[in-house]
Amino acid sequence: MQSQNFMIVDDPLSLDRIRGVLNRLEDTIIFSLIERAQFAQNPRIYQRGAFPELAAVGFQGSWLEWFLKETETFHAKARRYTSPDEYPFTANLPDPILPPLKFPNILYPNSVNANPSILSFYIEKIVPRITRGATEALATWKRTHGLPRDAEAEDDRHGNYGSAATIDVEALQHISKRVHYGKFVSESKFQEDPAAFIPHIQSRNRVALEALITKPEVEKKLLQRLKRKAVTYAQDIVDGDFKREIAFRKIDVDGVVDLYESFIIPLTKEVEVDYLLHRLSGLSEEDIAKLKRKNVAI
Ligand SMILES: C=C(O[C@@H]1C=C(C(=O)O)C=C[C@H]1O)C(=O)O
Repeated sequence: MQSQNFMIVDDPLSLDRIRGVLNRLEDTIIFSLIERAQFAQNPRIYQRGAFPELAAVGFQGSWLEWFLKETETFHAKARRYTSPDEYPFTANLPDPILPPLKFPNILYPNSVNANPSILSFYIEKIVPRITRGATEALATWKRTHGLPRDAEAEDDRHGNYGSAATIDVEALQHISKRVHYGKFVSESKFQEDPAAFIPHIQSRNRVALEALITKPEVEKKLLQRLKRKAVTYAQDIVDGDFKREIAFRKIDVDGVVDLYESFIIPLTKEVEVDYLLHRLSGLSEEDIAKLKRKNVAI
């Protein structure tokens, strides 16, 4: 259950190593969105009170919130959330039945958790975009190939409440891990040049902190790479060659790029800034002065 990213490595705060993890998470996120796009939006699973069966067992949340609670309750008992790169969506989870693993103290103690924003954006923006794209692409492909619109088959994509919610939980966990990796990025940048950050942390200047952590060239390269990945992963390999039926893409490629550009990157930066704003809490003026001189890692 524990993330392999935290096995002892030579330099856990190497920005290149951290960016390598973010790169790999792009693949994981794209494939989970391709899986989700195989089903209809099924808005009912996100509406609280839409399933009387849940109320009958005393649960007041939505179908998806129930899946999150049940899944994360089990994972918490297996000590998933003792790992510094795992953040639950459900509050008041049980304690682990195993003793926590000993992780290196890489992050400064903090309670930054962006999952409520991740959940609402995923439900309101991501799922409608990627499922609508797949439905329209399928209908267009059938029309251009003179095939009858098989509403029955398309409706089969509806009503798969368990399958859709299972994939939603996985997609949300991957997006949450990616966004909260911003804490490691921030700690790495802070330790590289504490004096640059400290005055803006002390004056609570979010704008200045965001300008310090933002790397436009990294973002630009990421979005270009992401588009190439989404185009490639969205095609079928037929008889040893990529099927280039553009209309039959398994995922809305522009939707994936837009998801990163409009949400995942901005929220990662928000986590980076929120983490930095907590970075000096509890430190004495003397400790902060030592940090500025960069002769200690506190
Ligand atoms: C994650 C980093 O920090 C910022 C956020 C990025 C992102 O979310 O992809 C990319 C570059 C930076 O603007 C980084 O520097 O790698």
